[in-house]
Amino acid sequence: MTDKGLSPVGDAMQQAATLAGALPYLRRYAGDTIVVKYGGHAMGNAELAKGFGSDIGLLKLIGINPIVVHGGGPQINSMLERLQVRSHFVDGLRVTDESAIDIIEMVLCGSVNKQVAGLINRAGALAVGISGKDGGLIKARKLVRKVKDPASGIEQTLDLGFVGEPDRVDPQVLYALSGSGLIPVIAPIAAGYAGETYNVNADTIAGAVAGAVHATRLLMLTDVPGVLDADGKLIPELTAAQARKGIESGMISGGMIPKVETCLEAVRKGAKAAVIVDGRVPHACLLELFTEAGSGTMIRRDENEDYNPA
Ligand SMILES: Nc1ncnc2c1ncn2[C@@H]1O[C@H](COP(=O)(O)OP(=O)(O)O)[C@@H](O)[C@H]1O
Ligand SMILES: CC(=O)N[C@@H](CCC(=O)OP(=O)(O)O)C(=O)O
Repeated sequence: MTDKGLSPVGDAMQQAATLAGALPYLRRYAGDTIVVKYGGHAMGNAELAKGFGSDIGLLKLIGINPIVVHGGGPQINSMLERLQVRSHFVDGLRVTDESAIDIIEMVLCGSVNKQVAGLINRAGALAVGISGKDGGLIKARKLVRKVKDPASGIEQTLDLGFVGEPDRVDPQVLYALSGSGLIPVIAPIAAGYAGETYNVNADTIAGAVAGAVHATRLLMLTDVPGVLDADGKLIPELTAAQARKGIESGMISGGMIPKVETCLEAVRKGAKAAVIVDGRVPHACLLELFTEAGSGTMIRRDENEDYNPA
């Protein structure tokens, strides 16, 4: 008996049935590009991380072009704490001063980028770690965040320091890597036009990349089942209008704001759909792509929404 209570033959039959069931989906995605955002929280568990690496390797093996964008918020937090540099967040974005930006680049492009590429390489695929600075991939500009004072209703502009947003994405380097059998793994750091370095939210980079390559899917792996409503229940599908309302009402807050905003932007720019998925579920990417039971919250373009390809 196996740990699922099946005999070895029953177990093998179940595996064969699973493979056969995936066939229509394999056909559907063959040759497509899938962008996967791998959040810093989702990296915490070694077993899940190993499964993530092999899932990404498997996608490449079956003829899909995965592009990975990773985060690293918790890893940055612990390095900043060790070095006694304080930081805080506004609407899910880390206010980044001059003393923090070098440390953040070191953590994201150094240890985290190599760790994520390593997970995929260990699974037998070939991943290449880069950042938005490499191969002219992303040019960023300083992010201007406007917030409304709840008491007075007056809008203020907040200075978040070296926090950027993608201004131009040139996907040539991604096509070159993907076309050579390699899997790009992107750290969320980009250069500005004057050569300055920007810390960009990884969700935002993932959305910009997914839009630029017209990805079939943007999968955002995180540490919750998807977007939850005010009663904590999963919302399986969200239109652009509902998402905006959720942010305005405060139902969607903190780190979920850039995630949802990113999904909206990605589908507006050219991605076919974006899904926020629970990265704590083993093989979350495969479940989402290859089964009817796809989980999480899907965000599609509204029929009457502007379609504005990059
Ligand atoms: N409506 C909501 N549904 C689900 N999560 C939400 C919602 N509003 C805020 N959140 C928060 O957003 C977090 C996910 O964002 P974040 O911590 O930035 O994840 P990641 O590191 O994966 O990018 C959740 O852990 C949760 O605390
Ligand atoms: C501007 C900004 O907030 N940048 C993020 C970049 C890393 C990130 O986005 O990591 P997660 O996906 O794990 O949250 C930060 O400094 O934490």
